Amino acid sequence: AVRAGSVRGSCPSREWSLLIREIRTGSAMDNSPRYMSQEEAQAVDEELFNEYKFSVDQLMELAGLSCAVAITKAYPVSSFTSNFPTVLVVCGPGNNGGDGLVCARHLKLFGYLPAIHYPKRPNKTLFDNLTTQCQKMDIAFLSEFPQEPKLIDGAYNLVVDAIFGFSFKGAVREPFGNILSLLKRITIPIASVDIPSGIVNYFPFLFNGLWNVGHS
Ligand SMILES: NC(=O)C1=CN([C@@H]2O[C@H](COP(=O)(O)OP(=O)(O)OC[C@H]3O[C@@H](n4cnc5c(N)ncnc54)[C@H](O)[C@@H]3O)[C@@H](O)[C@H]2O)[C@H](O)CC1
Repeated sequence: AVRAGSVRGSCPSREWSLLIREIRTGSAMDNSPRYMSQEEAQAVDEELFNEYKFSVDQLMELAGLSCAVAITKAYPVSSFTSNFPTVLVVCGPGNNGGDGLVCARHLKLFGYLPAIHYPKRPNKTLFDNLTTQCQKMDIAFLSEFPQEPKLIDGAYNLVVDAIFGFSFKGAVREPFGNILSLLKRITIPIASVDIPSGIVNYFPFLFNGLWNVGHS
């Protein structure tokens, strides 16, 4: 269930203990989706790292695999009208982008034909390794982002948006402003990793529509 009461202004630690209580009592365990605030997601992240001693690699692998599995359910290859199950995976500069790289790798294993656009790559071993793994699986990296929505609609069946997750803030900077503007105008579906890129926290899109802030 969505707790609209936690949108803004409430104490994060109180939000967090309410979330834990919901999980422990099972009240968050029905089949309906549950949306977290930015603070809740970051608190879960910190607890997984600090208390439960997960590494970022472990969590990223699980996140990317889960997204790929979700895509097989929501957008099975058999649902595509094209003969080639092409998917464009757009990866951002942080961990959300890393989830996208993992997702692309698993999509390839599940029979899709992913291509990746990864314009801002962090200088870190984790992301270098994830990139190498995709390259070794013959996943193409696009050096340029298609500059017409119809080019994306014509070449792909689905876009995976792994651009920004819960650390997005402020006005969107290039090259992502241009990319988000183009993605707003495509007609093929977009599957977003974690949250639709460009929203400031997890709640506005529930009420105001996707990408209501950050870019026009
Ligand atoms: N919680 C978990 O269990 C896990 C979550 N994962 C995923 O990681 C992201 C959060 O990762 P983080 O690196 O903290 O942030 P982002 O990916 O959202 O982006 C940070 C990146 O973006 C740049 N940036 C921020 N705002 C802007 C802007 N306005 N314009 C341009 N660029 C911007 C910033 O400089 C950074 O470079 C979470 O959502 C999950 O998807 C992990 O996989 C681990 C497990």
